[in-house]
Amino acid sequence: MTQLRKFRQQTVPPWRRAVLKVGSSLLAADSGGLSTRHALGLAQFIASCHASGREVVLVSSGAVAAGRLLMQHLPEDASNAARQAMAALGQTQTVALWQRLFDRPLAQVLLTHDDLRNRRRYLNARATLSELLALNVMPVVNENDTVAVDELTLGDNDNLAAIVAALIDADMLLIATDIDGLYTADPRSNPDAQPIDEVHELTAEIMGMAGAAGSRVGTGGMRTKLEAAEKAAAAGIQTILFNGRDNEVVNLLSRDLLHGTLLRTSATRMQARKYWLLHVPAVPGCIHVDAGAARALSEGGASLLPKGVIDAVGEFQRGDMVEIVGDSPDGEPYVVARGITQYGAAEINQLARSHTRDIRQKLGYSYGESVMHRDDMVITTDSGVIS
Ligand SMILES: Nc1ncnc2c1ncn2[C@@H]1O[C@H](COP(=O)(O)OP(=O)(O)O)[C@@H](O)[C@H]1O
Ligand SMILES: N[C@@H](CCC(=O)OP(=O)(O)O)C(=O)O
Repeated sequence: MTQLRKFRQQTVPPWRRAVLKVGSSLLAADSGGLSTRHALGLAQFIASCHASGREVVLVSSGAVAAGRLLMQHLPEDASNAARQAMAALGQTQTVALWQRLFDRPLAQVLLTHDDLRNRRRYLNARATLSELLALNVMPVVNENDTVAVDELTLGDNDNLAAIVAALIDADMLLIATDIDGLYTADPRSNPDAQPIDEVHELTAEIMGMAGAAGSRVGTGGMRTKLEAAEKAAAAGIQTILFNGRDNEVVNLLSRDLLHGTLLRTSATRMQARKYWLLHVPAVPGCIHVDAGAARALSEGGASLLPKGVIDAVGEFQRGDMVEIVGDSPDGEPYVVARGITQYGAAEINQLARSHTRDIRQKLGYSYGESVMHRDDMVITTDSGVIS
């Protein structure tokens, strides 16, 4: 490839929790097999973020590429099952490679897009990931390639990374790849391609600049990276595309200096989440609460605890969008708030009026101490949303 035009240096907007997506092109050479060559710098970057109090969840590809080396006899046009077998084989290598580069424990998390479309599993994955972060363990996420095959390709970790970023309430999506950032066209086939330092809106024109993967091991190319940035932006998360093969770029990123593409978002994470909570349709049924709970939610910024619940009406499930209803002083029901419930209607009726500490004993399990967490809720008033 001819010498490409450089990206200018810019300052990274502040962030506190990020997903770092590392593509196969950084972990494996075209011939397959894993190498720590580029992973080392990225691991040092994560360690320096961690040392400055910022959290990073890693979404790492590389399983198929690693497996391919171990099963060299497999042809390029191997069947899906053979590629899935390669991924299963290679996944252990990928996690082992990362573990060698960290002095704190890592946890392997395998997810599918289907898992994250299912409300209950979405909540379960979120609870597990936040528990891992609280335990100071770094999750290493990959698609569960054993079960996820979309048409003829294995999964797409760029989009998965964006969904994980929204799931864990991240405020930054960092995509490390084998090219300096977004260009006006794929520079591998267009020597005149110009670097794009900053994107304010992912217009059709920008989306049209993205081409397919440039290497044999990469899968989605720039297209899936821009799709991921679009998903992240809708959730109020900014995205950075940078070259994970360039040690200097990675070092500078540790100092919040970027040579790459910054894709901004106009909404904050909280605004995007509240907007979503306000507009997703609620299922029929509601959680009926007493006056004390209604006050604690609307005035005190509290989560809804079982103690303040009178009963659940309808047949909703954990993960459904439901309304919380109180009784006005003249006995008229009114909607206090709406949000994602941690427990289904039948469970809430078992827990109504109970103390939080009795949840496990009453149900035999616990999804957490609140029936609805504050972050999953919007308070409604006559004039609209207030928090
Ligand atoms: N407009 C573009 N700007 C930059 N790179 C592009 C563009 N269109 C396509 N690409 C290709 O996308 C590749 C990165 O994607 P991919 O190979 O899937 O990597 P990864 O394994 O990191 O996901 C680049 O090497 C480049 O050839
Ligand atoms: N889950 C697959 C990778 C899927 C993928 O999106 O790859 P890449 O385009 O290199 O990020 C694997 O680990 O090989």
